Amino acid sequence: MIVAEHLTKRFGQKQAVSDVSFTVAPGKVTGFLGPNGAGKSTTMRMIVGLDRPTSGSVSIDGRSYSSLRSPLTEVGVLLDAKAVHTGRSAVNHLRSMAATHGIRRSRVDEVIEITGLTSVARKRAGGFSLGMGQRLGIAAALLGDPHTLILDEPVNGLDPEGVMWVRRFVRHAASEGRAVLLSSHLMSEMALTADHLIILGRGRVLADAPLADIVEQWTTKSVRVRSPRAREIAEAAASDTVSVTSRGNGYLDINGATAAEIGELAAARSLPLHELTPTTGTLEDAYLKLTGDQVEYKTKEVR
Ligand SMILES: Nc1ncnc2c1ncn2[C@@H]1O[C@H](COP(=O)(O)OP(=O)(O)OP(=O)(O)O)[C@@H](O)[C@H]1O
Repeated sequence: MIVAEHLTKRFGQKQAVSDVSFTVAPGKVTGFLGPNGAGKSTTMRMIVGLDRPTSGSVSIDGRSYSSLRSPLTEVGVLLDAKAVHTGRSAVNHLRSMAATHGIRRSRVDEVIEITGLTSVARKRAGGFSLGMGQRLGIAAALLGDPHTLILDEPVNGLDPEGVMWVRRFVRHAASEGRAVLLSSHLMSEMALTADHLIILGRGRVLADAPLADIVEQWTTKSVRVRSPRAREIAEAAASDTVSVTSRGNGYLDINGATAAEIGELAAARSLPLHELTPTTGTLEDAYLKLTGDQVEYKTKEVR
């Protein structure tokens, strides 16, 4: 479990992280989101003692990272997949890490197999593609079979098979009771992977809630209706609080009424329904709404 309390980090005049508090609970995948420059990496670096907080504190299972006797066996970290000794083979890189912690050599072979690196294990890590480097970084994080995992953009550069593997792997790790903190800019992937989300914007916590609650709260629900008598349904449903948008071909999107209400309204008028589907927005919709005015590096709209 990771507990951050009032974490603050300034770099000169730049306030990178401001009074950030959160808990990363065991048994869950906690997604860490935010626009570029929001402070995610700085927060992760403070968790593992690579940056010292200007004020506030953070602990892993009740202790600061620097006081952990055997960090690899307590917390697995993937922060920068390129941070390997480029002249060493993957297996030697992992063996040298294992040796510092008295981790048995057979565990190195295990993590190489788990991460699918067997065929390149004896190749120089410096020649690895981004995706292979990510797999090696994940292998290193797993080496000590830690109870907490911190993975910064682990799917960056992975092919679809690798992305799916990371998803299954982190879900499995959480199901075994591990605490997993995962950052990614891929919203669709995060929606499939995370249970809980912490969203940062300009160094502050914008949201800290279950994923489903965030999507529910920050997107509009609507009901997709299809009927050969769509116009009559639209006229019957529209009111001060219910808006109806016609999509053509008998399709309507109705906001402000439930599927049950629309179904009953249609039944009462003997209007046939060929489709009645409640829809919610996506995590991407919710995220863009939540972070809309927190984006530091605004892009120009493409026309
Ligand atoms: N060593 C540093 N010196 C000065 N400013 C820094 C330093 N590290 C980070 N910053 C600044 O702090 C802010 C937060 O950066 P951070 O890398 O933590 O954001 P992030 O959320 O991880 O962004 P990204 O999604 O782009 O990786 C940014 O404005 C960044 O420029």
